[in-house]
Amino acid sequence: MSPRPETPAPAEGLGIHRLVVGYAGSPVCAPVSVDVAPGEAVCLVGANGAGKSTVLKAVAGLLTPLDGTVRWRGQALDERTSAYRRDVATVLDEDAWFPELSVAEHLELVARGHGVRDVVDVVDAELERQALTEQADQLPTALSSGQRRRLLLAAALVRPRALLLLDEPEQRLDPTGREALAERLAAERDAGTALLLATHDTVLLRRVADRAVVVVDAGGAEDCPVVDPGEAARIVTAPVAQG
Ligand SMILES: Nc1ncnc2c1ncn2[C@@H]1O[C@H](COP(=O)(O)OP(=O)(O)OP(=O)(O)O)[C@@H](O)[C@H]1O
Repeated sequence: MSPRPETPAPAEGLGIHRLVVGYAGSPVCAPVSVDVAPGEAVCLVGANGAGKSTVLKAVAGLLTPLDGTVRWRGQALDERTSAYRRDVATVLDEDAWFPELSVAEHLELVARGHGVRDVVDVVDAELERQALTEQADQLPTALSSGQRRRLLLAAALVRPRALLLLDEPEQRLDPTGREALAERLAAERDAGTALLLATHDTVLLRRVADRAVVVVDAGGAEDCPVVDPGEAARIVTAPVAQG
């Protein structure tokens, strides 16, 4: 099959074209092609180990792709690193804290570093939205795993952003926390942010996603399929075939 012609990436959003990701030169999944415009949310779904986090790392600029292109506002990843860092906020699988800084101080540091005005008000409002007000003066190491997860999300949301990359943001959240997360991300999308998130959560798929990429094996030349949110929800709830 001949390769698809490269379609122009949307000038205003994220354009992923035949992105191949992997380690030591070996792809972990089929190529990914999808666009995410401002005000759109695209989910990455697929089995454990399918390659969702690896795709997100490459889109975040933390891993060099094996092939394909990632464009943001029309520019390829390596051409616009500092502008991209300014625009993109991530919640990936990382959990690193300054041992002496409280929850609120972490958020203030992030907000100040990104030139936010009214830092204290912005941080207070975000702490309240994340139900972390009572933990404001605690050290992150004293938080529960779900609270730490909400702190990571808060750190992405107290700074300006045009693109949010999230790796299973529902992890370690209880049902109330997941509902609140879905509402928050839907509002974020409606405010014009482009969202790309890996998830196993049907609530996020149904409430937030415009489309989903099903991350599948690198077996064939075909791109990973792009499906509607209902189909993606069926895929994540389908029983895993036993070999
Ligand atoms: N740093 C690494 N070096 C080599 N292989 C890796 C590395 N990180 C992940 N892998 C492998 O790449 C494949 C894809 O992993 P990845 O974490 O992207 O999957 P995932 O779809 O996010 O899974 P999950 O749903 O469990 O989070 C797996 O086989 C994994 O073992």
